[in-house]
Amino acid sequence: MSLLNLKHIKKVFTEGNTNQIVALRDIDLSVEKGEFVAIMGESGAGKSTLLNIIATLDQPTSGTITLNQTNLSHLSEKDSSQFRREHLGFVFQSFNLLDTFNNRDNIFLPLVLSKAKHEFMIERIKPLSKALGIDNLLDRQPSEISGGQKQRIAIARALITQPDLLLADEPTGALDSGNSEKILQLFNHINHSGQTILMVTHSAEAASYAQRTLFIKDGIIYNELYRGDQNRSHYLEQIINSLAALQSREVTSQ
Ligand SMILES: Nc1ncnc2c1ncn2[C@@H]1O[C@H](COP(=O)(O)OP(=O)(O)OP(=O)(O)O)[C@@H](O)[C@H]1O
Repeated sequence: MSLLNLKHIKKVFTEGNTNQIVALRDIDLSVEKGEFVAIMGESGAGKSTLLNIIATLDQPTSGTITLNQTNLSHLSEKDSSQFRREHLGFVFQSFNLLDTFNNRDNIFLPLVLSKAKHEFMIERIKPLSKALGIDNLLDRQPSEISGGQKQRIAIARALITQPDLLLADEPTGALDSGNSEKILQLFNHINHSGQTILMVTHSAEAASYAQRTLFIKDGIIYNELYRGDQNRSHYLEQIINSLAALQSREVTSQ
């Protein structure tokens, strides 16, 4: 049984009284436990809408979505926020750290919201801060560290609850290439220790770190590529070719 299952997911937004925008037409997607999956597609393709539905921040118009066999399609607001806290971790392009807290307290935040004991939080942060190389940053404020370091703190905050699924939305979008590479290597490392990751990205380079890349276009999964045994540069080449094919098809179909 897959960890995440989406069946015939459709999402229609209504603007004003009549104007309907079909953001997702018919998405079928399964993610196995331990997979690292990237989602690519042009602006407006439906990536954020899909991520929001998986994150239980939005509900599909029709179709079903299950995570660990819990049906997420119709959770109440209260149940979905508890579900998010207990089962999902989030990493964003803009880090979303609270400047009034130091980095340690930022990382503790999801556990504080779940009313965890302080000793439990200390036990959880120890191996995590070692693995992420952030031991020396914990007492500082987010405003006192670099972008790459902020993203490490945000990753620690996402992982401290040991989520079933890590959702990353353009995690390297605000970083230079050196820091992007470090964060993606970290994702690889986290994935190798068993963490399932779903990452939305515009960057072919970032997607080449994943085991599988899905290409969304006009609200459907248009293509998917598996890395298999290929080295990363071959896989990157394939991703770039797929993106080019996607764009040229658009030109020829206009
Ligand atoms: N709340 C909303 N109300 C109306 N239309 C929306 C809403 N959210 C998204 N859309 C529309 O749904 C479609 C898909 O948008 P979405 O944000 O999912 O695309 P995206 O692939 O994430 O784009 P980007 O890469 O630019 O972030 C677009 O046509 C967008 O205008």
